[in-house]
This record gives sequence, structure tokens and C-alpha cells, in this order.
Amino acid sequence: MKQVTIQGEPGCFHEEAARRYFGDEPIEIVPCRTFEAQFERMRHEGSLLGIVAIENTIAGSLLQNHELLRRSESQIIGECKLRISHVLAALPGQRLDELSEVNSHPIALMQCGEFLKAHPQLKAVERDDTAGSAAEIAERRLTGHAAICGRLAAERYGLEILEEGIETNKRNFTRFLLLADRYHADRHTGSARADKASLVFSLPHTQGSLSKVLTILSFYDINLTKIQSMPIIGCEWEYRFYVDVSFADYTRYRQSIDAITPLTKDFKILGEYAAFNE
Ligand SMILES: O=C(O)C(=O)C[C@]1(C(=O)O)C=C[C@@H](O)C=C1
Repeated sequence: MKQVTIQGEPGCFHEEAARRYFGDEPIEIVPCRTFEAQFERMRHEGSLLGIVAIENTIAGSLLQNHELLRRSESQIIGECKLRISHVLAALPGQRLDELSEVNSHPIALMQCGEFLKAHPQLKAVERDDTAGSAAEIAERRLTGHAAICGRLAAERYGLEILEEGIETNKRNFTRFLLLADRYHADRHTGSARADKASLVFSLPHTQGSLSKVLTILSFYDINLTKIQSMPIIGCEWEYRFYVDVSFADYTRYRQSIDAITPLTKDFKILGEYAAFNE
């Protein structure tokens, strides 16, 4: 059975994403406390897979995960997009006006910014993950606390749902990446046809250096689906570009890679995989 590492406790959105990705195929979930711990675990055990959130439609990119991925030996072998809906859950019998603190993953708190603004009596306190917040309230019988988590997590840990759908915008989706060790990746990709890729590179500080790369991609009919820049630590005002592309013709995509590589520095393909279309 495939073993899939996640950041968070059972019942968190990473578990939901892993189960959605694998559908009917049974998998074993391996919970890790932090994203760093997850990458470390994958580094030591080459056969482990990982599901990692990379961007959210309200909170934006999970910047640290771009860097963790770039520095790792992991390769992206798939992606999955999940509609994220949050509930406010507390110990059974607690009323909303009895609560003073709300616990959750920082990204989940960001997704519920409007709800938190409308309830200033609730102090938002960051925890490792959504399900872990629910578990802690249940195990330690924490009155006055609520968790922001998914319905599944609230039910799993026996909490009562006080409010539903508290995300700021109903179009709240998180995109997750499926990762495998570079040297074990082939074993997992099967016959899935790659029509998407994630790249990372830096550019010289010369006029039009990014524009040249983008023009070449356009020439080869490569569709840019995301671009994220990140400062290069220790090199003031220099940036790394994380670029996702989709394409219909794999050969033309490879030609575009050959054409842009000499214009960039530290070029790395983080993965070639099948786009998630639902
Ligand atoms: O805490 C969880 O349930 C998670 O899986 C973490 C996480 C994240 O890292 O973005 C996953 C998806 C949601 O966007 C909110 C939180």
C-alpha cells in the first residue's frame, strides 16, 4: 500500500486531498507536524509520497513550500485541487457567546478573515493544523475555545458545529502537489500523460530578461498558469521565479525548455505531471 505523508493530524485538509487524489486506491496516511518534518521524512524514506499545499485562492501561495520543494530531492508527480469549507466547532453545549479563542492553521485563519473581523471577541491563535486544533480542544476539554476546521475533522473529534461555511469567499480552493522522491518517481507516475510542469530559475539583472523567457514560452504555445517570485536570501533585490506551465504538445514544451535554459540561472524542473481537471 502507498504511504502518503501529510502535514497535520488525521482529518485535516491534507488527508482529504490525499484521499481525493488516490480515489478508490487504499493509502496509508503518515501525519507529520510541520512541512519541514514532512520533507525531512521523505528525504530519509525514499518510498514515501507526500501531499503538500502550494496555493490557495484566498490566502495566496504557501511561500515556504516553494523553497522546501526546490531544496529537496522530491519531484512533483501530480496535483489536486480541493474546495475548502470551514466550520467553527467547539465542545458540545458551548455557545458562540461563551467563546474567547479560536485555534487553527494560519492559512485557514486567513481564509476566514471576514468571519474573525465580525467576531472581535474571538482571539485567533495559530496552531499546526485545523484537525489538530479540533483534536486538542476535544482531548483537553478546552471550554471557551473553538477550532476552525473542516466538517470531517469536527465530526471525527466529536465537536459541535456552531457555524458553517465561514470562509470569506465560497470560491475557496487549495491546490496540492503530490510529491515523490526523484529516484522513485517513475514507479508512481504510471501511464499519466504530462501536460503541465513546474519550473524554477533566477535571471540576470539585465533589461528584458524575464520578458525574453516569457516570449519564448509564448512562441512554443506554452500556457503560463502561475508565476511566483521569491527573494533570494543573501542577494538583495534578486529573485527566483517559480513558473507553472501547461501545454498540449510535450515535444514543443521540451523545445521551449531547451530554448529558455541558457537565458536563466539555477534552472530546475520541479516536476512534469498531469494537470488536475475536474
Ligand atoms: O490544517 C489543515 O487542515 C491543512 O491541511 C493545512 C492547510 C494549508 O496548509 O493550507 C490546507 C488546506 C487549507 O487551505 C488550509 C490549511
